[in-house]
Amino acid sequence: MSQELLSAQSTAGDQSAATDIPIKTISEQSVQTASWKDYLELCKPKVVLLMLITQWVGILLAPVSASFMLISCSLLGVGLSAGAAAAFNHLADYRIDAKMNRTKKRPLVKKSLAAHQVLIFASLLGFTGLTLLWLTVNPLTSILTFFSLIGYALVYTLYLKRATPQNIVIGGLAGAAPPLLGWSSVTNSIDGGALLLVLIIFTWTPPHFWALAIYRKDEYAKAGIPMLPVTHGVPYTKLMLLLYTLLLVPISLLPWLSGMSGLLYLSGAVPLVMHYLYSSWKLFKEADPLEERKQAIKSFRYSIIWLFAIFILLIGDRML
Ligand code: HEM
Ligand SMILES: CC(C)=CCC/C(C)=C/CC/C(C)=C/COP(=O)(O)OP(=O)(O)O
Repeated sequence: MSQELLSAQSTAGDQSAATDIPIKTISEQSVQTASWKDYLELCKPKVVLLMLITQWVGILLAPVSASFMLISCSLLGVGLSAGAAAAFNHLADYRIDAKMNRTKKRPLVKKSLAAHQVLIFASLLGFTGLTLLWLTVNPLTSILTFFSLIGYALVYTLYLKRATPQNIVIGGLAGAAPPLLGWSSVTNSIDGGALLLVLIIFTWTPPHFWALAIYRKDEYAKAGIPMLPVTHGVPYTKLMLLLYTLLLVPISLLPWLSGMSGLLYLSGAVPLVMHYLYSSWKLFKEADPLEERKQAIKSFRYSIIWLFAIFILLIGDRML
């Protein structure tokens, strides 16, 4: 039986001491009792919840009104499929996850679940979600959701993440898809309004993720993942992050410019995006390494608040 010994060193910001984690091949693992919390963790629930909010906006802003039943089936179908994609990501990445402090307590790494359990769970979830969409929503939405699932679980996780520092720019399309999936659930078509909402999330993804990648640069380097700060350095990453945030200024105003949303949206979106720009500028200008890490994690946290607030504004604007 071959055993691979990986050294999980603590990084600058972590309290934990360096530990040696013996990693057995996944078939050799003795699995401890699994709880429902482990299965829930596989689905990346907080990420999927925010995606469902963006999907709901797609449903609300589509030019046709939808029944409660259709909305429920659409949200459930996409939610199950996104959860399945996240569980496949846990399965494909468990070796990488074992090397990083942020992810080393995940169910497959701490052996509370075995690979075959995750595979069965993810397959069941994905099959149920896609079938539900096909039968109760429409085949177009089911097919688009299938591509998003494959885009994240296979194209991003198995290929892009390990191959190029542009991984999250291209892979970001899968995560940006939910507003389109919501819109197509109602209209059975792919329209400009839906693509505009997708564009907001697509442009937001690089500053969202690169802020975290700057904060966790050493861990990504140790795990051998070619994230932008690892391959091109922190100053270049900060510049790219700033440029994408700058791009987000006109793009986040498009819902108002195109007449899709009104003054309520505009009055909230302007200060939100200007603050985001200020946060990225502050990170760009920061030269002290310790302060830079602090500003990077602040910027990452703000990115999540930003996207949530922008989509809540879109909902509020439509409902008033
Ligand atoms: C390729 C695209 C994306 C990448 C690479 C990415 C990366 C990440 C990573 C690595 C984390 C974990 C941070 C941690 O554990 O401390 C995270 C957290 C988060 N992401 Fe993203 N993300 C992407 C797209 C999205 C999208 C599209 C959404 C929502 C619409 C989203 C929402 C969130 C939320 C809510 C969290 C916080 C989760 C928590 O606190 O448990 N992300 N993201
Ligand atoms: C059907 C559909 C809408 C699919 C979308 C699926 C989905 C859950 C996308 C999330 C994007 C995300 C959190 C990427 C981070 O992966 P990572 O492997 O870089 O992060 P990690 O290290 O935290 O696992």
